[in-house]
Amino acid sequence: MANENKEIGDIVKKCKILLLDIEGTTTSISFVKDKLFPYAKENVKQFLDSQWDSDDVKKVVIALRKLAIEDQEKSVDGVVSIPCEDATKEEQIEGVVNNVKWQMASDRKAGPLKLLQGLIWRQGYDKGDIKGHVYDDVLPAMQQWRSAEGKKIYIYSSGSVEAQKLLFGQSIAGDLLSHIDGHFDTEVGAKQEAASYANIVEKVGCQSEEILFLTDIAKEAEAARTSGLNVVLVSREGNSPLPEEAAAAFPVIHSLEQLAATNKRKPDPQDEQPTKVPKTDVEDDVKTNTEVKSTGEVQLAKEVQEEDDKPEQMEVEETPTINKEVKKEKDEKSSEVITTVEEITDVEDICDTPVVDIEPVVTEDKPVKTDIDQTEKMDDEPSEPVVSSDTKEEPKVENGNVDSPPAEETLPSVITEIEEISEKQDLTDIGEVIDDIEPVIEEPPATEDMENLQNVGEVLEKECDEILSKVQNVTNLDNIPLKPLLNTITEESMDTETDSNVVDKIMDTELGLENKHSENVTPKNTKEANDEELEDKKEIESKDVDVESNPKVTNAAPVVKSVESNIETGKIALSSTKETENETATDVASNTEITQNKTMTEVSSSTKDTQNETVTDITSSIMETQNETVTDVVSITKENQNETATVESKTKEQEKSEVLEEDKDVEDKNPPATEENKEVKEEVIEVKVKAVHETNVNGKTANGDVEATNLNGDATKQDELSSRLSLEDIAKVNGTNGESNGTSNGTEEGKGDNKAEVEATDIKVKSVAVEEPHTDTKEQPTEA
Ligand SMILES: CSCCC(=O)C(=O)COP(=O)(O)O
Ligand SMILES: [Mg+2]
Repeated sequence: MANENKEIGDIVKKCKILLLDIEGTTTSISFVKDKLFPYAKENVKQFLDSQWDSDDVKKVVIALRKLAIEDQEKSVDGVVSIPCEDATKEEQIEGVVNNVKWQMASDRKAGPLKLLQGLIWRQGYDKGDIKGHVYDDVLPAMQQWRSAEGKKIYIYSSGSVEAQKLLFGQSIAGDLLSHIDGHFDTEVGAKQEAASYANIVEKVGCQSEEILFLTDIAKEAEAARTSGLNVVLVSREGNSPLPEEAAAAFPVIHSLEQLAATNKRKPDPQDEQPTKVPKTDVEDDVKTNTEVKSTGEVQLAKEVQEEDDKPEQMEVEETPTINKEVKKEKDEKSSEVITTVEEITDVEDICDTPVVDIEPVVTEDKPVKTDIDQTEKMDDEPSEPVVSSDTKEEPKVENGNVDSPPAEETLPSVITEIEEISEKQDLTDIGEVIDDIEPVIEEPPATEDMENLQNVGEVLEKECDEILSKVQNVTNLDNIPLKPLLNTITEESMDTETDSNVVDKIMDTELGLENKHSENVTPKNTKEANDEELEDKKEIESKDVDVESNPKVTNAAPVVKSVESNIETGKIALSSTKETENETATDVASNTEITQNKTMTEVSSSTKDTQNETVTDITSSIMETQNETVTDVVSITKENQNETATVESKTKEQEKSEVLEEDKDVEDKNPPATEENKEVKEEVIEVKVKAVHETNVNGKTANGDVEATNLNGDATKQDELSSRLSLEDIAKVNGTNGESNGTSNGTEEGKGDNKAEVEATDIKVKSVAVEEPHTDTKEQPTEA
């Protein structure tokens, strides 16, 4: 069997022309015997009666009469004569009908009989009473051979060319004439005569071995082989059994698919056209049956029709080779799909198959009909055109029982399903990942941080309290015996001055100088400033201040010494405070990663004690002005003390004389003090003027609001001075010198704090000194 198939394949491969028999090969024998022949017998008389005067009928009647005469001459058994032309029409028609029936009864293949049959069947086709039968494999084979393999297809049948064209032109598979290159009938000779095939070879214009003849009759096969043609016997269901000799001598097939499916090949350029286009009797018939078209027109019409009928997967013969390759590859894919589908034909298999494993199922909607069914259908449905299932219906792709687009369009759909499933799987994985992540993000870290912040705030608050207490000890005049000293001086002055207060005078002097210098904020050189200060000094001296009566004035130097000593103590305390502050800051920085501002804000908000903030700020300011502060405190303290002494020395001459006398007493008791007192007196005035000047300049420049605030309103001098000092403290909190100490949030609260004001008032000398510029002490020496 394998060798036979290989032999068939090799035969088909080398052949360029297919020569096809009809009855028993492309068409069932039953269709001919049970449909066509009976139709001819039943309609022959009616046809002759109606068409007696037609040329076709006249020619046929002449041919039949001639054949009958020959049969009589040959003494053929059972021969039926036909009356001559002199007989009546009815006599002649009766003779023709009886002769035809006699021939048909013996299944004669005589040409005149086949011509009349063809004329009669044409009526049946035209009326729709007949549909030509072809096996299902006919059209695909024709397509494959002709379009894919570039072969030519010819028909050689005992039936007339007209009958052939009727059958294929109006077949149950549609009009197949476009797939047929030509027709041969008994005009070229009897099918069982070798000469007939030689004629065909000549007519086709090719080599005999290039033709493959397919027939169901062994004698025809032998005749064709005799003429050198390749022959394959066709054994259809319903055919007469093949003789054993013939079956052994020739390859036998049961379907044309055996030739078409196993012999796909790329058309050879030499296959384009036969070397000679044969003009066959079929073409003559085509002219007759297609209303007189030239051979070229017929060929062109065939090509056009062929193009229209070509399935998409088929390539065109004239298509360039590269496109053919692509299409061929496409066809191979389709074949692969079909092959796969054939493996899954059981519905249960499909149902049991996972979705992702389901292959696209391609089925061809092929009608499965028996010859009897077809014959009956032709009888029952004579006029409805039958659409070829092979050409008009696309192969169906089925997924289970659902109709789907063709296989090539369905493949992506399957892939899409797989992708969707993959996406769902991905979502599941993502959900799992999320589940894994959620516990990680469930615990917000804010609570712990807030607790840490609170702890830090509490620690800072405690530390601030400690710093506060330390700073209070430092800045409190109760600890620095400056206030008692000043109070002592003031009280003693007030005791001696009934109409004037020494402190008020000092304030007046300071405010006066400040008012004056506030009008000129532009820094001046030292000489100019000194000149102006000297004028101020003169004005101060010109005032009628009765302080000389104060016996303590002459002892100002020892007092200053005492103040210096106490301030020195404060200096040490301040240094200690600075260290503490630095340590605190370090602790704060090390205990929390929160930014400094945030931390300080937390501390400030949690620490509602304004005093703490104020003192803290003051402490920071003290840190910034470390050396200058202490020095200036001493300087200004001395300054005020000495100014007091200076003012006191500028009393009435009478008092002055008394003072001089007292001075003498003092000199006698303590001569260096007198000398020192004189120097202090002069230097203190000078320094005081400078200090006040610089204070105003600095305050105006760095924080102009301070002076404006101080100079506005009707507050008493004491209040103004207190207010100024308080505001100066606040200014220090705000960073008078333009430096932020990080505690600005406590400024507003510090303004309204009486305790802070009282203390600021108490330390007014210190506060004033704090505002002293500390950038260049050389240019502004504080010699005191
Ligand atoms: C269309 S031809 C009808 C069948 C017919 O008349 C006939 O003789 C068939 O002979 P074949 O050579 O085709 O077997
Ligand atoms: Mg046959």
